[in-house]
Amino acid sequence: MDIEQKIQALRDELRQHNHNYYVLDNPTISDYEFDIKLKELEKLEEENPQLYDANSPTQRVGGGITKNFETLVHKNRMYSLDNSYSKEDLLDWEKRIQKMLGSDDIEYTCELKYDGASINLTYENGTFVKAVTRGDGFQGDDVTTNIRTIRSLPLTLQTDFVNDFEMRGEIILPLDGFQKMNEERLANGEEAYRNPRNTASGSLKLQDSAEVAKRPLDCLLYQVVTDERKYTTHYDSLKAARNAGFKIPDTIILAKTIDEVFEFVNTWDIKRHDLPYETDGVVIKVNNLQQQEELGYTSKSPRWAIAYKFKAEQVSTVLNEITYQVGRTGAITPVANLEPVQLAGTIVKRASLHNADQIEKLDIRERDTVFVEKGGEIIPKIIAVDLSKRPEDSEPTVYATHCPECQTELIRTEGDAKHYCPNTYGCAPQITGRIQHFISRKAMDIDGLGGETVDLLRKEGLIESYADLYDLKVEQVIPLERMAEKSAQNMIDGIEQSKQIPFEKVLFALGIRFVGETVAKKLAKHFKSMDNLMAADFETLVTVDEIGDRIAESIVEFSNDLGNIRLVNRLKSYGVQLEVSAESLENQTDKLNGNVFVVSGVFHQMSRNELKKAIEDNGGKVSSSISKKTNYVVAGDNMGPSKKTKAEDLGVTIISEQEFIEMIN
Ligand SMILES: NC(=O)c1ccc[n+]([C@@H]2O[C@H](COP(=O)([O-])OP(=O)(O)OC[C@H]3O[C@@H](n4cnc5c(N)ncnc54)[C@H](O)[C@@H]3O)[C@@H](O)[C@H]2O)c1
Ligand SMILES: [Zn+2]
Repeated sequence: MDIEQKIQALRDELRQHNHNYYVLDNPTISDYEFDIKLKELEKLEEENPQLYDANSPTQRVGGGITKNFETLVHKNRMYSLDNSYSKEDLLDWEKRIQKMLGSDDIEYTCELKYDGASINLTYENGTFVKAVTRGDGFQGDDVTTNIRTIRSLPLTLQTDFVNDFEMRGEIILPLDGFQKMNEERLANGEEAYRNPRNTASGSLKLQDSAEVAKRPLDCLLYQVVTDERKYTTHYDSLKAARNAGFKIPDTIILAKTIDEVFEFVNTWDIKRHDLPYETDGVVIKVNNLQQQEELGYTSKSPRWAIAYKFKAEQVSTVLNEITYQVGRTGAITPVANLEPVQLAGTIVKRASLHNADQIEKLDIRERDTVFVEKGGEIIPKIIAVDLSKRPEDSEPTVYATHCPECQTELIRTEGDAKHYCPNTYGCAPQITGRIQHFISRKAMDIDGLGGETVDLLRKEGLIESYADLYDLKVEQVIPLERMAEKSAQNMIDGIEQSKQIPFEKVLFALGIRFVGETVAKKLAKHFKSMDNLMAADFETLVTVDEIGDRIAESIVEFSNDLGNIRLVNRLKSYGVQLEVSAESLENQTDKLNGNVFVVSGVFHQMSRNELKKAIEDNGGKVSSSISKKTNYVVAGDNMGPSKKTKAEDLGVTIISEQEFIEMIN
């Protein structure tokens, strides 16, 4: 991978994590790991300024907007915060701002960093008007109705404050409320929520505000934004806001020196465990609003503030047993079953052990006392073993040799960290997992059929593969547990409708190892049909753009398997889309073949995504940063000035949206 590809790959990966975190409220890596990757990208971009991209995750607030709410544009942009993990970082920050202000007469405020979801509240004439999530910083979701259910939020102000202003704050879920919600869920046989932050953020996006009202959400405020010059310091404006009825934690202090800031950090690093809600750090701000204005903002965060993040929490507990989980591809994941322990506000019972190497590297054994860490992550990690507490008769862990579900001997191929159960068509979790993947939203998107029902159908012997779904009859389904005529009919209808799902999604749904959503799209576009794809040999496959050895090998293996050939033929006979439809072929041309496009700015006749799709449909390639390889920049309104200069410097042709449309028509 060259440096450009590396940067691109990191950007793509981080974008996906942002989406998981902010839009789906379902992160798949820990915050710590996320921050390390972000720092890595920052460093690479700094070393390679020619690859600058205003859309990089380093330059943008990570949040997103959902389709479920009206999108509203923020009157004043909402920023993120610069992060620091050490006192040196704070000293550097102090030096930087002293230099910029040309003064060392700076006073700071120290606040706790409340861990929830950011919100912007608009007040006009002292009355609450609307509440919008941070979104991408420019625009967010209008969640006013949901926010109105939070009782501590003043809807009208008692005392004289400012007339028109925005109040910024964090929607949080206090720990005891979170625990209660989880007790109820467990009692109802539902899965527990993972952590307060994601639950708070997810609650805001519920469609039914009566449901939101049942949740013990709270709102802690930390900034007044107004054009009225009534207060000269951040501290005074917050104090006045508190008098006006806003919930502003009284943990905030004024610090005259950075040493006083350190003291605050040290105190709260310990005392935070006594708070009724979660905090993940301290936010230090320049107190004087005039100085704040002088310092201004970077593309992502204010220069006048910085967050100091507390170190991840650690506890020690006993590892009772190592068990093994089987995924849909047959991959085995070892799991540590722990003596339940309280960690960062939740009770932890399990930790992931990743793979055999990890167990060996840390020499993790059953009955060991282990250190478990959780930095806002979902599944905590074992980071070390407390050897002083190892039982005398302890024996090194012998990794599983056979599948815990079907007792088949496990295999491990050279260079792969994971063990696999090769019993693809006879191992229950693999069969269920494959079908669950097949019906999932991004694949065949089958309404009326859920993961648990798939498991039930398999156990009842009604399905063994995804092709079997298409043979199901309403009469077979009705007798099942918790099924009624209506739900059975919905399910069969949903399966019928999935026959309209376009080929690229079907290809993804098949669950070929290493063929994710993007790869499936590429392959569908290139080969146009499943027959062509399955007829392609390794050499042909690797000539396709971005298809490497590993993917090619996996496809060849899939295509040569008799069972798969039968499955695909059955799907074809049911009418599932196994080729690109004539309609979408019609919109595809080679007009832009070999040309690389960069799209920048805001467009009028088509959305950015439509534009990108049009480029790809006509044989062009879309790249996110301008380089020597770029042929055209399609410029909309507000194209970034640095992009423009760069395009001009490199002699890249800049065209308008209209010119682009003419190009393809
Ligand atoms: N695990 C993942 O996949 C994943 C993905 C994306 C982001 N993240 C995590 O999210 C964080 C980045 O998110 P971010 O951009 O929202 O930044 P951030 O949460 O680190 O800091 C900015 C936010 O802090 C909040 N805040 C709380 N108390 C505050 C106070 N007293 N004053 C001012 N602001 C206060 C504000 O809402 C503000 O928007 C990182 O910790 C990152 O690790 C994780
Ligand atoms: Zn198995």
